[in-house]
Order: sequence, then structure tokens, then C-alpha cells
Amino acid sequence: MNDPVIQTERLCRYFGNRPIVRDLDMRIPAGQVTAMLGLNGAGKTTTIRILMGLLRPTRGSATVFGEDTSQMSPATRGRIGYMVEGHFLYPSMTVQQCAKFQRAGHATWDNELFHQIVDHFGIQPNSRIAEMSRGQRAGVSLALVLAPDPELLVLDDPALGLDPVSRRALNETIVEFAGDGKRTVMLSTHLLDDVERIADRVMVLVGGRLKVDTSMDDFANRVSGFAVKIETIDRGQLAAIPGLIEARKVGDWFHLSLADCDEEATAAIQRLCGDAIEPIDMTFGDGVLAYLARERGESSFLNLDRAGAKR
Ligand SMILES: Nc1ncnc2c1ncn2[C@@H]1O[C@H](COP(=O)(O)OP(=O)(O)OP(=O)(O)O)[C@@H](O)[C@H]1O
Repeated sequence: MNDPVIQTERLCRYFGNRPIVRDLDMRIPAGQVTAMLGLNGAGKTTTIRILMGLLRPTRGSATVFGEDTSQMSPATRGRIGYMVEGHFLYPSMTVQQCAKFQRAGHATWDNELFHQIVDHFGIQPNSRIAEMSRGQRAGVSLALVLAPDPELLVLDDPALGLDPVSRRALNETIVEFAGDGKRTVMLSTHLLDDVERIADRVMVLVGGRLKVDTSMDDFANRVSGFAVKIETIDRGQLAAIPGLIEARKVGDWFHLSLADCDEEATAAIQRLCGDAIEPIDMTFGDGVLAYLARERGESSFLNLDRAGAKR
């Protein structure tokens, strides 16, 4: 098997005495699009900043192209395109000036590619950054990052605040870039629909820990849902269900989401409610939400009916 492009081992990062990234063992294979999901504050940007050599780990290690990220050589850095959250660009520059400024720092620069991407976002090359929409600025940032033809593209929440048309342009550009399987993309995002469209792999960070790291197909096969008819379940009973991700009360039913459901798990559920079990079709979004809602700690006993009645 090929060496992973990104690898972390027991990676930890504290801010003060707060653990933000915890024991992360991550392997990002070459030639795939990997999406990192997680609630606000889960540690996605912190992880990316460590991978880009901008932040040192408190413990553990991170390598990109086999090189320790805290001592990354300029040659390795040159193989990476990194687009930061918020797409910072100098407001007074025009698009062309941005390109001229950026290409001076890169031996490889594909000007035609730069202009194709800019055009795809509906941007005129002589427009000034200060006069652009957020989506257009994202387009310029992406073009600046892709024009040097990086082998690894790292995008931190690239779709933040973009309208649907700009988002589509962004997704199409990412897919096109990764398309031939020679380049690797890692992005953090909150947009589950986009992940389904463009990602090959998904990671879910929960409270700084990696709870999911798998292919999209595997994720769909490994997360299952059941509706069980039972008045109440206590925490002890929930703890006895192996692989339980989340339990939500919906009307007279509890909806249970499970990872890697096996006979033992099914038997544990049957002990609770006999045959009053119905399988639920779980979408990708349902599966991810089960992990994320559990993290927020509000969902285990959420009764949607009651929530509705309060309004
Ligand atoms: N330099 C810093 N000093 C202290 N705390 C920090 C620092 N950088 C990040 N944090 C804290 O670490 C936590 C994780 O932040 P991070 O930006 O990694 O989350 P995230 O998963 O990217 O969130 P979002 O989805 O909102 O972008 C947050 O609580 C944040 O306030």
C-alpha cells in the first residue's frame, strides 16, 4: 500500500490546560478527497495548522509527505496548496495583481489554469478584491492556490458563507483538480451535502478525537439505525448496546444510531423492547449528525414532540 500523504500519531495539542486535539491517529491516502467534519471548536483548524507547520504539537507527531511538519522543508512546503479559513487577500489588489504577486514565489505556475478557475467563478481579471463578493474572493483564493499545481491541497472550511452557485463552482474545481487520482485533497467543512458529492473519505472529529476515519462507502455500510418502541430507556441500558452512537426520542419511539451493528448489538436492543424494532434508512447526513449531536450532549433524550409543543 502507498505511504499516506498525511499521517499523525498520538497527536495532541493543548491551549493552556485545554486539550483541543487528542491522540489523533490519522492517515490520509494519496489520490483521494478526504473531508474532515466536526462541530465548531472540534479542533479541525488546529489540526490543519499543525499539519501545515504553523503550530507545534504538544505531544505526538504529524508528517506530510513523510516529513515532520514542525520542520518542513521549503521543497515539501512547495508541494502543498493551503487555503485558509476566510480567504485572506489584499483588498486593494486586482485579480491580475494577486496572480503576479503570487507567481513570483512559485517556480511552477499555470497561468491558463489560474484564469480558467477565475473565469469559472464569473470573475473579471481586472476586478479589485475589495469590490468582490465572498464567493468571488473564494474563487480567487482557490485559483491562487491551484495555479502552482500542488500535489496536496488543504482547504480549511472553503465554502464558509458561499452562495449555492459559488459552492458549486468550488466543488467542481476541487473534483476537477483531484480527478485523475494523482493529487490529494483534504478539506474541513460543515456542509454534509458537499461532502457526499466530492469526498472519497470522511473523518469526524468529536471533541478533538477522531471518531470516524473511513471511506464514504464504508461509512454508509457501517452506520445503521433502528426505531424501537419503548417508553423510556435509562443510561445504563443505553451503555449496554455495543456501538451505540446516539439515541433520540421521537414521539413514542426511540431512534438508535449504531456503528458496526452486529448480533450482540441486535440482541441487546431486543432485550430492551422485544420485537418492537424497525430498521431506519440512514443517509450519510443522518450518520454524521448522530456523531455530532451526541457530542453536543443535547440529543440523547431529546423529545421532538415536546420541543415542538414548547414553541
Ligand atoms: N491560539 C489559540 N489559543 C487558545 N485557544 C485556541 C487557539 N486556537 C484555537 N483555540 C480554541 O481551540 C478550540 C478549537 O478551535 P478550532 O479552530 O481548531 O476548531 P474548529 O473545529 O476549526 O472550529 P470551526 O468549525 O468553528 O472552525 C476552540 O475552542 C478555540 O477557541
